[in-house]
Amino acid sequence: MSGRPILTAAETKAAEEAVFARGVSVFGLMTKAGRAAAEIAWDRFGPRETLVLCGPGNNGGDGYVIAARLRECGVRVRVAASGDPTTDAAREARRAWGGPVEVLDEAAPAPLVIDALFGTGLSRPLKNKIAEPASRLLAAAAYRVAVDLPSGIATDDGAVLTELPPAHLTVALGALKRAHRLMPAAARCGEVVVADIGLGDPPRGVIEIGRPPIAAPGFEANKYTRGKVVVAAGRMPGATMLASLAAQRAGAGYVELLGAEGEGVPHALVRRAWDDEALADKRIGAMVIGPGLGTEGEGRRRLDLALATDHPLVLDADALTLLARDGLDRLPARKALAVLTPHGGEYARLFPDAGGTALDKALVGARKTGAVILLKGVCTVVAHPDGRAAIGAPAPAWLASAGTGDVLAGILGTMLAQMDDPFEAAQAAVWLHSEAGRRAGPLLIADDLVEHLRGAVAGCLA
Ligand SMILES: NC(=O)C1=CN([C@@H]2O[C@H](COP(=O)(O)OP(=O)(O)OC[C@H]3O[C@@H](n4cnc5c(N)ncnc54)[C@H](OP(=O)(O)O)[C@@H]3O)[C@@H](O)[C@H]2O)[C@@H](O)CC1
Ligand SMILES: [K+]
Repeated sequence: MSGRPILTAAETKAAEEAVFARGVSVFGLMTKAGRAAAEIAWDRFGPRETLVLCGPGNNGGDGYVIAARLRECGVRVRVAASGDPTTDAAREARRAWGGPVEVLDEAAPAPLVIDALFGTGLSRPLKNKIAEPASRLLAAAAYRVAVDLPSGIATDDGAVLTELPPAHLTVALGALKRAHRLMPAAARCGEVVVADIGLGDPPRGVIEIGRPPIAAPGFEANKYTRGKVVVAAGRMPGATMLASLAAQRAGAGYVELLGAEGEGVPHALVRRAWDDEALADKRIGAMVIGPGLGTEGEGRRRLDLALATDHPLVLDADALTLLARDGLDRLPARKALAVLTPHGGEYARLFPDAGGTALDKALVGARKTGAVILLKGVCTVVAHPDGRAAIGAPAPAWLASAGTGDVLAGILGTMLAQMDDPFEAAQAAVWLHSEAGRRAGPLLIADDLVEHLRGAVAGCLA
């Protein structure tokens, strides 16, 4: 699985330096970036009257290139600048534009506004003399396109230093930056499209969660080779049922709901009364424990039994509450890695001292526990104790409803049972869950996700 890299400002600069070392000039790269951004904006919004807001640095330089390219395309385009360019490349871009440049706070609005005020070089909040006219012009636009990043946003931690009207489209130049995938900035970017400017092969320390390659079963497959997943039942049958159904529809060959009595639909789900011995089955590929488990007596005992096995574990919901209460020290000693799937509140109870971005938090949690952390959020983060991390694109907001976490836990159980690397398995689960949500659409409930998993998985078959 290889998602797109998500860079810091310093990593971006290093990647650009590597391009310059090959003989490309700053203005050459800026020209490529600006033209690519103009063409993406043109494709999306067509020949609308356009106002380009240009800042003093190379982001502003991109803006002049964009204006010139849109003019070539026959668009009625104006430029307004916060001041004179301060870099050689931006000065060259302004000369190449050659048209009038309005003063920012005197500029009239336009239906399409392109924000090329500040990109990765923003170092502090904007002063009012820039923020006020920028805000007025952006708010009056029907469509807002941000060049590289919406201005006012800190590249590396996704902080909003100055709040401006959010972009509808952000053209990320060369590669995604952290702010495109970290909240609160991610919610200000709108759709994010990466323009290829030939950045080469930037570092892949943090990647975006991409579509997982999933293989159809081979001729030799049997139900166990496709993964046996055990879901621990507890006090809330609905939650464990959702996790079990999701594990089935994600492709596990055998799903056992351990601790559930009786018969029911689907008949393919194996229900079995709780039996401690059942956990000794070597064919178990993964165990899901926590959804609907309960946080007292028997729930705690079942968690203790699960932690004492060598099975890959999904630890979710009530299991996380119990771990927060009883301590995390048993996790690093386990032979197989576990995956913990906290949402923000559960994370805070597990790691009350941790701060920073969701990425920082997931990495700290993974290091402290020796487990993979899947930190749920708008952009879910997956981190491995060895320092690898991946961030999901924003998931459909309709997923914010009861039971969707249980479905994720079930999908993850199957991915863990089928894949060798729990880091890859966690990413696959996040992607499939989000894709099922996208397919289910508005007003989804958790049960709908189960129905849409087949389509989501089918879309990943090689
Ligand atoms: N590097 C390359 O070759 C390529 C880069 N590309 C593009 O360049 C962008 C990065 O360019 P950049 O480094 O020039 O930074 P940028 O975002 O334009 O801002 C820096 C300027 O803003 C100023 N400034 C900062 N904060 C401020 C504030 N609050 N209020 C007022 N001023 C403030 C700061 O001044 P100073 O902090 O020194 O006072 C400086 O003058 C990148 O996002 C991409 O779009 C592409 O063209 C491809 C080639
Ligand atoms: K910008």
